[in-house]
Amino acid sequence: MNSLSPEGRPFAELYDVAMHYGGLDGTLALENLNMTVNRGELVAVVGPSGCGKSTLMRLMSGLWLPTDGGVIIDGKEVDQPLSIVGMAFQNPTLLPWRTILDNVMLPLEVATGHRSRLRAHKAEYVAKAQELLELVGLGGFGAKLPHQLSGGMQQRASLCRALIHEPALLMLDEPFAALDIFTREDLWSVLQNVWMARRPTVMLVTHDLREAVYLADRVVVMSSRPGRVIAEHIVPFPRPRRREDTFSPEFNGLVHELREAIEVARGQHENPEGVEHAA
Ligand SMILES: Nc1ncnc2c1ncn2[C@@H]1O[C@H](COP(=O)(O)OP(=O)(O)OP(=O)(O)O)[C@@H](O)[C@H]1O
Repeated sequence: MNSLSPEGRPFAELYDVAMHYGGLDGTLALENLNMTVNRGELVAVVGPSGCGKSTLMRLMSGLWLPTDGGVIIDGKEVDQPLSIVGMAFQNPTLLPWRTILDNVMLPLEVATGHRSRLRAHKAEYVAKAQELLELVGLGGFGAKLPHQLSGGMQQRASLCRALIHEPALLMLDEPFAALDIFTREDLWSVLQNVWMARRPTVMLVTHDLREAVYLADRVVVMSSRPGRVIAEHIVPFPRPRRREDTFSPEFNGLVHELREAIEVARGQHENPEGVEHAA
């Protein structure tokens, strides 16, 4: 069950957000974007290419600040990069000269809050990294270098690196897009397991509507640029979801509905005010 923060507010709130790149005369990536995310919820964001999904992730991480409106995470207005965020992208970007274990530990060396604790309690943190590697099926691979692992295994390691500092918010920007369909589906299950075991709040950007429905509690559909939320679909299927579930008529019906919502998004100018809420 998702929960509101102790004050009864959602974990993340974006209100009337606008984002221009290159000054107010530059590219308007987002406009009038409003969205809330509950603590522990797994939200997928889908929409036409270039609609501002990655921009939304940057604003929620504090990497960029909106040019209008605001972003509140865990009760605080975001005005700088957040330390409570873990991130993974399409490319695993592991450092080639560091072992898998040392790559996973990297955020602890970078985050100021963790650096001194890491020095004092190294064995504890190594055990934590190994536990995460086990959780994603990479137990025993900690001493390998990235090039000794397949792309899917590297992406598993990158997921561990995103989780090592126990982020309250996990931002995943097309994390499985570069993988073949079998590996991708394996990693859906890995991510679902990690999320069920640790329950971070997750924002998942994806172009893969089956992935969105398999993983998310709720799928948010964005309009084409300037991006804003035009539809939200609750995913009602019980967990843990399994690969077989993706063949059910209900699953495919929802995938189809999302596809149609994106078609609407692509033609948003014909329907500028329409915000649809569907369960
Ligand atoms: N750093 C930047 N400087 C200028 N314009 C940018 C920058 N980053 C993104 N944009 C523009 O903002 C708009 C939204 O980009 P963004 O990458 O957020 O979209 P997206 O939905 O993630 O795209 P895709 O689905 O293709 O990955 C695009 O028109 C893009 O060209």
